[in-house]
Amino acid sequence: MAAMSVQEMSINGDQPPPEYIVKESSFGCIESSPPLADQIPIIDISLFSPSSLEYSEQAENHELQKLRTALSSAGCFQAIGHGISDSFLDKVREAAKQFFALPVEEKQKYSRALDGGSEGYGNDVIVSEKQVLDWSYRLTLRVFPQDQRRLHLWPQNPNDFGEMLHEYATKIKLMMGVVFKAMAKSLDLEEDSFAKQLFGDQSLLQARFNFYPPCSRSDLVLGVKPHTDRSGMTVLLQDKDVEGLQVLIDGKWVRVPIVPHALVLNLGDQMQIMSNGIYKSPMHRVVTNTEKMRLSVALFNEPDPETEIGPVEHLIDDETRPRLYKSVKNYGRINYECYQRGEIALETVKI
Ligand SMILES: O=C(O)CCC(=O)C(=O)O
Ligand SMILES: [Fe+2]
Repeated sequence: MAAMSVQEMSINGDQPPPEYIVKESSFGCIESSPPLADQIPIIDISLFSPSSLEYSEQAENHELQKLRTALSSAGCFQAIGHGISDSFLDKVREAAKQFFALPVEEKQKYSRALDGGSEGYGNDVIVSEKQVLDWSYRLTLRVFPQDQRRLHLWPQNPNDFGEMLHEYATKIKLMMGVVFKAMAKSLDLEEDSFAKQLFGDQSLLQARFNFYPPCSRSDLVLGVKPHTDRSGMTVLLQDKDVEGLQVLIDGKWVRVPIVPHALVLNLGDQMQIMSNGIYKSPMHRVVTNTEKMRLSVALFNEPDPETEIGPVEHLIDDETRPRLYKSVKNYGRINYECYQRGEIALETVKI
């Protein structure tokens, strides 16, 4: 008989099988309720656009300062003033919820296994026997460049899923453009210093819908194990009611609160490389809930695999801040290969 799915085990309230049980880790044990983060500020990104009503240079500088502090410590913040309406964000959550609620056979039509690539529906790719599995399901889809969409993996049900995803990703891309410029400004760089490599015409935008069924033993499993994102920048739409995301700050796990109207923005490894380590790609994980399911939608920006990225010249100083990272192409692949070998990708591109 085939192994039971997370969903079936979740419904039965079974004890999680051994392959899901998190052993002791160098990042500490699972506490469902560590303190709420007070290092993750709320930043009004409308203040980075001179066309906005509340814009003033003083307000912008104040917000840039907050941005710099947040990204050089926590590596993430809660973005408000992004201009995306609550009703639209609810629509995104609702479409994701409807998809994950479909019968298994229906979801299997979009299965990653059918396609052989990294896109589609499924749970962990099993690469080793020692691997601990995540208590979750995902649907991964590339949205940009538009001509790289694998439309046969895009859900037909709910029938406006594709339209929703296109619209949502278009809005998030605009937001990312604003933040890339602001990040450069916050470090006294030319506006396009990061965007040139990370956000060019051929840059990628990948969507990942995460679904975490409840687990009767949320003290033993993780929805997503500790990781850093391989992206340049990630924008995360959290569940409206159920917390779960935790970030490692100064060696301690803290809970990322649900802030109404906000999108969580965190940096990925490729921004840590380009900023020569000044800005951080935070280690994060997701815990499960004993009673409630949780949903999230992450959009990842990445350069196209042919674009070389490396620390921005102005952020290197032989005396005070020597170059920390090599220049690399296709960090996505490096990251995947390291994951298979159980290595930390960022460590392998250090000088
Ligand atoms: O579900 C979340 O809150 C975070 C998910 C995540 O870290 C990821 O998809 O990379
Ligand atoms: Fe992540």
